[in-house]
Amino acid sequence: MSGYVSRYAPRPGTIEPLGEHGRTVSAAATEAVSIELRRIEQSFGQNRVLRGIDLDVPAGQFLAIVGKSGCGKSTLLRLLVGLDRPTSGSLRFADRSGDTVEANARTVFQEPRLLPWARVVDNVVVGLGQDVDENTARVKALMALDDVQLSDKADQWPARLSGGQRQRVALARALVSRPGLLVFDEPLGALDALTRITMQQLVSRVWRELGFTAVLVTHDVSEAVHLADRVIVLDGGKVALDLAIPAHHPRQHGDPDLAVFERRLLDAILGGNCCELTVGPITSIGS
Ligand SMILES: Nc1ncnc2c1ncn2[C@@H]1O[C@H](COP(=O)(O)OP(=O)(O)OP(=O)(O)O)[C@@H](O)[C@H]1O
Repeated sequence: MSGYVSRYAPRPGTIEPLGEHGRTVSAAATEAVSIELRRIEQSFGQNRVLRGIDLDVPAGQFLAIVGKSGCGKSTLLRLLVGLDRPTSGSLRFADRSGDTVEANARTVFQEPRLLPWARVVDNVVVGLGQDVDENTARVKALMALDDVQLSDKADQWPARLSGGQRQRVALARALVSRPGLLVFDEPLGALDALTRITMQQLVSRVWRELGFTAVLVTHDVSEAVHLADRVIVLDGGKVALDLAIPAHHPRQHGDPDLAVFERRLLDAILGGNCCELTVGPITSIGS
């Protein structure tokens, strides 16, 4: 690894301002995917889980999906990454590379799902698929490990890592192919509170730097508000609330302005018959 220079060291000319909520995207940015869902229905037998979802996710947005257990968050996520097809309705993905969503989307799950018999760097190489020569694959994997500040563990075995470090390897494996869409399915749910905060900061930073479109499913409204540009609440198979979070990045835990959004989301999730509630995006804190 000698001679390997961190991409976080300032290099003139490689960072250009995006000018939105404090986000900057590096020259190594991904081809972010935009998503359009129209009248999406998903049923399992008699169980109508999604009931006419309309949703536009612009390229580069960080969208969080929250809602009660069983409201269909993971079902929607599986549709977004092409793992399932809807019962009816249409999904459209667009990026400049012209790749299919299956080729250009990666998922980070709650369990890191690492191969115990492969060293850390080789676990990251797995994220590249088959068509990359060995040297290039290793260089890319080391870059992805640098993204998650784990270059020094490249030759370590997964069993020797902490839970948070394993989840960082899983994130590096997802980032290594520079996906245009990165989907997080409760990725931090198994971590202790402090490691979780560190991981949130990391996820926020790689999203701001690499520019991919992100979709996060979480039970934690504080996490959603800390990371996302926009949070939707699912209830009764519909989008019960669609809330913009127009706060600057990076965001601080304990910020009272963010607490306003958290309260609004909790009201929508816990406040009874919220599938009938339709609230447009708000544009300023406290409105
Ligand atoms: N493959 C499947 N076959 C049958 N039913 C399914 C399938 N996948 C999901 N469901 C049902 O769809 C509903 C929504 O499940 P889903 O996992 O999307 O909810 P969720 O909001 O992600 O829940 P949680 O927060 O508990 O993870 C549940 O009633 C579940 O039993």
